[in-house]
Amino acid sequence: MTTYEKAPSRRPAADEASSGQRVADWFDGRLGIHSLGRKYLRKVFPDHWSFLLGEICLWSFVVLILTGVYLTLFFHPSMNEVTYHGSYVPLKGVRMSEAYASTLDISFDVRGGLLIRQIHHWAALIFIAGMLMHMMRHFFTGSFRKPREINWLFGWTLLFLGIFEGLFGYSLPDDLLSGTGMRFVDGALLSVPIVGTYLSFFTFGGEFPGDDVVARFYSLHVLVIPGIMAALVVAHLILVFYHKHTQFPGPGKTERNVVGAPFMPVYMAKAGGFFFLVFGVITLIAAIATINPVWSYGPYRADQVSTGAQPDWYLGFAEGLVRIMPGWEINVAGHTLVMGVLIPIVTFPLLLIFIGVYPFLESWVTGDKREHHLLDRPRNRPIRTSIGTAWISLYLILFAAGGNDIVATLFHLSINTVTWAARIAVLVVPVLVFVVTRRICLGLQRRDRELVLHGRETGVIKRLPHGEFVEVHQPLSPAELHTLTQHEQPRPLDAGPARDANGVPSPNGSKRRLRALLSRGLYGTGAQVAKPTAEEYREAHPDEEVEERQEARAISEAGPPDG
Ligand code: HEM
Ligand code: HEM
Repeated sequence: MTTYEKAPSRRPAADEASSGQRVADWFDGRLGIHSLGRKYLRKVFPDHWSFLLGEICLWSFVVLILTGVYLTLFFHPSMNEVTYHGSYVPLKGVRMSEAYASTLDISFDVRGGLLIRQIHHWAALIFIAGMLMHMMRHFFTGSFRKPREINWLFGWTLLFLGIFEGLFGYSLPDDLLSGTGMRFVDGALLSVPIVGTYLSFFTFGGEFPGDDVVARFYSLHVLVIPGIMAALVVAHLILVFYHKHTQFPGPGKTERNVVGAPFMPVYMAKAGGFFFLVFGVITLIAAIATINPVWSYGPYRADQVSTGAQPDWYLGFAEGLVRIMPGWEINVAGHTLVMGVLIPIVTFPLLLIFIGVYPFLESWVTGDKREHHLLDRPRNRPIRTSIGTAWISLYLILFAAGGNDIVATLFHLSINTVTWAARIAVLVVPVLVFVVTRRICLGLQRRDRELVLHGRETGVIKRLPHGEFVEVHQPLSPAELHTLTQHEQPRPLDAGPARDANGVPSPNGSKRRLRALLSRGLYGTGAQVAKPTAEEYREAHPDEEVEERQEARAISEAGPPDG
């Protein structure tokens, strides 16, 4: 027979423990929460305002789920035709789909329904704006470098799915805006060579618009996509924990430590408070600003010409691509290829894919395989920063082009003028933005160099004994000096010899040459301003050296200070 000896316990006996402790013990014995909590709840999180962008994404996602679940209680995802008898008088007696009628009911007859609909829609807009800003903040500071590439891809997939989740969402009410959006989807599918018609029939269950699409988009919208997104958010956050958070450079911060406050209680309290702030602000906006007034557009009729219906902002750039594209068509073996739509719908994902794969492109070009936990200051990586701003400018121009009719009406211009201006701007503005950003970054680097070498200008003018006027410069503190000079300045990669000692061409020669060329673009001459060396600093501060020596002598004579 096996006997077990009870290990002496420092905890109070079961009957002495409080009921809360007994519950905690019960769970700990089954889930090991105590040890998990001990390990992770004290994890240190650095403090910076930009880390809140990730939380805006997180909390607006939670708001979307909460409000979305409420909407499912009243929304009927059906395209069966019914006659409206609700309380919105102008549409009484109008035949419409059940989906549209139930959206009207949510808006006018369900208690709190309109507010929840508005919160859901505003949260969607803010969620995707938050993701875009969060992504660009990580882009500009290079936090996507090893070991966070996979987390970047998780995040990117969230953005990609979020855009489609929004599209499916505003397709559900089956009003004129929904129908116009779905017509767009149908046109995009039809333009795909060879299989386009099949894709359209498959999606809509027959000829557009059919009777099935709302129910299909509904399953995707409330089940499939949120399910995948929720799993990705969890994986994303687990990886943030696992990798530890990156931090901005500064005194005491290294690639090996994290300086900040512990997750519990400081960060947890902040994050909890921030949830209510995000929820509160979204609710306030939803309570005062109308969004998607489905009743004013009316139900969708496939034969109806669209009114000024616009897609939600995050799809504006896809719309813009289609609107500025000339209506080219070519005929191949008796089949018409609608290039006017095909090119934009290929460009749309490519624009997103470019930013998604950028970390891998950069790591290939730089050949940098090291881990990075300290963030870059955007000015110190001028080319990356310029690529980011050029990408944003392209996105914004396409967004404006997506509303070319509105811009034309607003400014009393011809729509052709606006379209042509957008066509030219799409090619010219990103290049200009790239060049200007690069110059600004280099200018800021030069300013940092000046600051380190000569200190801050004080505006105090001094007259020297021999009559010369000089401005007094205030030297930077050691902490500031560290922050401005801690960054690495990598050298461009070398392509290596084109042939080996025996005259045999080196393998992958053209690939290596391309890499060396891009690497020179990133880090070569003109791509960064050399940061001051220690010698330059000493040369610029001869007095400091004398002072330091005097101080050292004083210390050695007087002995080290106490403590
Ligand atoms: C990332 C997440 C989500 C986004 C971006 C999103 C976006 C949207 C948008 C823009 C609409 C149109 C709202 C309107 O009528 O003006 C919508 C409708 C709807 N959403 Fe979501 N949603 C998300 C998640 C969810 C979830 C998780 C659910 C349910 C569990 C849900 C349920 C619904 C329902 C039932 C409607 C139709 C009702 C209506 O339009 O009033 N959504 N969604
Ligand atoms: C539902 C959407 C998302 C949520 C809820 C979310 C949430 C978060 C949170 C809370 C953090 C830690 C705090 C911070 O650095 O801001 C974080 C970090 C991160 N996120 Fe996201 N994020 C989302 C989307 C994205 C997107 C679209 C990208 C980029 C394509 C991205 C890339 C990253 C990266 C690389 C980190 C790690 C940075 C580090 O450790 O410094 N995330 N995310």
